[in-house]
Parts: sequence; structure tokens; C-alpha cells
Amino acid sequence: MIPTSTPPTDGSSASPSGAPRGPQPPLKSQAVIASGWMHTAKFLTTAPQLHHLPPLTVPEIAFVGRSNAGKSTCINTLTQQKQLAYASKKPGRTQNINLFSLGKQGVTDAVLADLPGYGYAAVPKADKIRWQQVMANYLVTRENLVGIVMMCDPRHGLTELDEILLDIVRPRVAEGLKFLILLTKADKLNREEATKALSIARLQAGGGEVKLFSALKKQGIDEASQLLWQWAHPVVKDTPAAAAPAPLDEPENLDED
Ligand SMILES: Nc1nc2c(ncn2[C@@H]2O[C@H](COP(=O)(O)OP(=O)(O)OP(=O)(O)O)[C@@H](O)[C@H]2O)c(=O)[nH]1
Ligand SMILES: [Mg+2]
Repeated sequence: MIPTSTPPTDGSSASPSGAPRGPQPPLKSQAVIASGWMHTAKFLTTAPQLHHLPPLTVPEIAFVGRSNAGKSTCINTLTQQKQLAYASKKPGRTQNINLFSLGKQGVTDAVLADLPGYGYAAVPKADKIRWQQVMANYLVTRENLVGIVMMCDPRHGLTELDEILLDIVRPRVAEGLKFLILLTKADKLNREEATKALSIARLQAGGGEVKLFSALKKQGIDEASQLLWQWAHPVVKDTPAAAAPAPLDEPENLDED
């Protein structure tokens, strides 16, 4: 049974408002904890429209981005599961908002949301507009949303629709909503292209973090998992862990090959 409105009770996680509930684990074990936590992901529900989404109080993290950017593949990679989210070569594969619950010992302490991609040329205009409105509403009104992961294929850069989305979420990011741009399919870039893509995206990210990611080369997985874990489990302000938050390595180097 998934608790849809009950906050976690194990003393180690947070409410969507960001109110901390417990101390962080030792820094060294964070990567292992984050990875184990991601692996607990289970399908929760699917919603064709916003009003079909269950109201939740646990922190929710949304994956957004152009069609075919690699959102579903990223969720499968982070959760170390082959077919949790539907990934496909064909753009437009994900058509609903799909929620996946996370949490150990059957206690859901966060939710991942895999959103349909935008910008797929073959989608009829009316459907595109409908979807843009659904997504804008979701990003602006979803109360338990604590963070957004924007997947961006660095070979295309941030598109006009990505920029529109950035504008929509900017006020919430200013209020504390977490924001990460993952430059996907980094395996397609050489070192120089990767460095350039990172610098450009950082200028556009408006204070959010930018990291390289490759499902194929398993690049950026630990960093992304740890960041998401931290978003869902913010530290208590007056603990030593809060005074010295875990530094995340900058995964700016591509795998050597
Ligand atoms: N080379 C490479 N291909 C990838 C990577 N991640 C995803 N892909 C491929 O990109 C294609 C699209 O992946 P999806 O995960 O379905 O993309 P999506 O963003 O969920 O697409 P929609 O659901 O249509 O919005 C698939 O063929 C994946 O195998 C990656 O890191 N490297
Ligand atoms: Mg998808």
C-alpha cells in the first residue's frame, strides 16, 4: 500500500515543504545509500491528465525534456531497472505522467515523475498545446514537487520549448525548487564538445546545476542519484552535516576510451 498523504515516519526524510526530519548519514556512505534508495523504485500510477494524479505529500521529482531526450532511460538507469519506465527509439513513447515511488521497507519517502516529452514534430498542434498547458500547470501547481530534472541532448542544446519551461519554473526555483539539467547521451560527445556543452548550459541554467549523463557509459549516475537523494532528504539546519554539506564531484570528464 502506498501512503498517498502520510509523510515518512522513519525520521530520515523530509516533507515537500522542505522541512527537514532528520540528520544526514555519514558523507562517505551517501553514494551507496542513494543508489540503494533509487533501486527501491516501483511503479505507482499513471495519469493522462493533471487531475488524475493522486495528491501526495512526499517529495516529488519530475523528469522533463524534449521527446527522445532520454528521460525514461535515465529513470531506468538511476533505478538500476531495465523496464521500469517505457523507453523507446520512437519519440513520443511516454504519453502519460508516470509516477514511481521510492523508499525502503515499504515506506514511500519520495516519488519520481516521468513526464511525456515535448517538441515531437509528428504530434498534432492541438495535442502539443494541450500538453504544454498540462505540463505548465503541473510544474506550477504540484505542491509536493521539490525538484526538476531537465534532460537535454547537448547536440541540440536547450530548445525554445526548454527555454519556455525554464521561464515557467523560474519563480518556483527562486523560491527554492531544486533544478538540475542533465546533458544526456554524453557518450556522443568528445571531451571538447562536452566541456563546451557544459559551459553553455550553465549559463542558461539560471543557478541550477548542470551535469553530463550517459546511460550507455554509466556516466553521472552516482552524482545524479546523490543529488536526488539530497533533494528528498534535506539536512537539519543546525546539524554538523548541514554546516558542511556533502560536496558533489564535478563529473566533467567523459569516460576514457
Ligand atoms: N547513446 C545513448 N542513447 C541514449 C541514452 N539515453 C537514452 N538513449 C536513447 O534515446 C532514445 C530515447 O530514449 P527515451 O528514454 O525513450 O527518451 P524519452 O525522453 O523518455 O522520450 P519520450 O518518452 O518520447 O519523451 C532511446 O533509443 C534510448 O536508447 C544515452 O545515454 N546514450
Ligand atoms: Mg519517455
